[in-house]
Amino acid sequence: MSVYQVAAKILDKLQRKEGALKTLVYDSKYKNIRQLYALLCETVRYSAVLEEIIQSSSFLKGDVKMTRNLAKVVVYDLLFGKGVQCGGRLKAVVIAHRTRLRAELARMKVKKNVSSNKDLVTSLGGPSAGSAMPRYVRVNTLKTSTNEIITYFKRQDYTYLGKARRIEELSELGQKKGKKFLQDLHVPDLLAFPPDTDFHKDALYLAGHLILQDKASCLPALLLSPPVGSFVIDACAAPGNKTSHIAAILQNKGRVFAFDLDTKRVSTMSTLLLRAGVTCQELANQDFLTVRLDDPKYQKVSHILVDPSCSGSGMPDLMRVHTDASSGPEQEKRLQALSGFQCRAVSHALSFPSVQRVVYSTCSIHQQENEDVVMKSLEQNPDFRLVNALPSWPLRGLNTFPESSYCLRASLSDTFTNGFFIAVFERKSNQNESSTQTTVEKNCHSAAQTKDDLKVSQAGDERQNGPVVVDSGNCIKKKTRKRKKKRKTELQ
Ligand SMILES: C[S@@+](CC[C@H](N)C(=O)[O-])C[C@H]1O[C@@H](n2cnc3c(N)ncnc32)[C@H](O)[C@@H]1O
Repeated sequence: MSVYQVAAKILDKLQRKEGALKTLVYDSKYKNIRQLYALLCETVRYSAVLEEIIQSSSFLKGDVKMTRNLAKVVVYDLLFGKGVQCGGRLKAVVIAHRTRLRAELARMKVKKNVSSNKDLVTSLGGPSAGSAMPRYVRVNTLKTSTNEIITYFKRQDYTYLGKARRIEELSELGQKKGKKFLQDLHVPDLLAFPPDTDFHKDALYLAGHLILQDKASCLPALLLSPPVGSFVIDACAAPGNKTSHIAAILQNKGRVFAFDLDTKRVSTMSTLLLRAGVTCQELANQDFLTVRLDDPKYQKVSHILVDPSCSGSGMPDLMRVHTDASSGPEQEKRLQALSGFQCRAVSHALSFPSVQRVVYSTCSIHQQENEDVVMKSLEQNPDFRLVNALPSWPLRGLNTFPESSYCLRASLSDTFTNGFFIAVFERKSNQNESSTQTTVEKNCHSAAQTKDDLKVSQAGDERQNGPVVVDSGNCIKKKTRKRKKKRKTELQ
């Protein structure tokens, strides 16, 4: 099968919401997943432009027999990519229509008064340079330090712009020419690079020193903030990005019990955690809802992360492909089913005997999976209250119940991240609350005062030396086979 046929099938599945783009790419078993992934990302980015060109050129009318998604990927490569990369009938058909398709593209640019392809995407509501998401890189503090990594990139001719002071600086990275990067203002060990920066072949990424993780997805572990040495459950853990973040916060001391229902994903998680140098984990291919509350193993668990399966509607690939498919009774039924499971998972987490703090997160934009789940969980678990999660964060939960603003939301346009939602629950009778805060603050200070930090501040970058920020007790800075495994890890 050609790359176009495989890509078209993946777009079909994406529209039917059968999985996230990356997962579908891995599962395709296509020999060159990198090429396939790049083609799909770009086709999705140009989706609106391609739709309009295919429509106005009447490409799919007459004798051309192919699905709309096959047309999209092949027309993408003809007009914006490397040229059609296959032979046979598919190529012959596209070449026969080449002149008309190119003419439609030129006409569209005149109509929209733009000269570049990039501006054309923006004019049709695609991601603009201003709102493009930076490439976020989390420094794996189990293997290195942020300052070692800053030095590493400076040696590779990147210009270090210091620590961002305003959230908008992150999106402005895409507008600046050259190799530049910033330290994030909310997540201590997170760096932000221009959107198209590719680290998949970087030696430190391959060695597990760098984790390619969206900023919003770094917040749950940070807001959970388990003290070093504590016992933690990651309820729906695979592929394990948040598990490795939790292990880094624990400094590999204590225990992380990581559960996941999906066998393949547990095996990927095992590989990734090994690469990240995590040693405090105990993985289980098990339904979290069946984990016994009276099992002696979990009696000391004080912190739980619940990051369950969700609609994934906050992920840009899904947002751009699902223009029509995201409403109607089918969608509502699916959201209710997800929401039911999410409520059960949160309530189960809140029932562990020693649990003090539970963080609930989704990459969904739907109220049913977010605020509604939190409201029901609070009603069903009166011993818990919400913590005001990162009060300085600009985007809050929808105003649907009294403390909904204690939840946080994230989006591409407001926070320059994927769409995300987080709520932090805390036990009301938490006698240890102040000691938890102390531990968190202590962690922050020690993180801010490593030898490397001192070296960097002495180097004179004053933007590096912001104050220690403690938000409601949550420190937000200073605070099968080899080949298969390789394929899995390549796109993480
Ligand atoms: C959003 S993903 C988790 C991502 C992960 N936390 C990370 O950061 O890498 C949701 C995961 O929940 C798992 N899952 C779904 N139902 C589950 C259940 N009942 N028990 C445990 N895991 C479950 C899915 O297999 C999937 O891997």
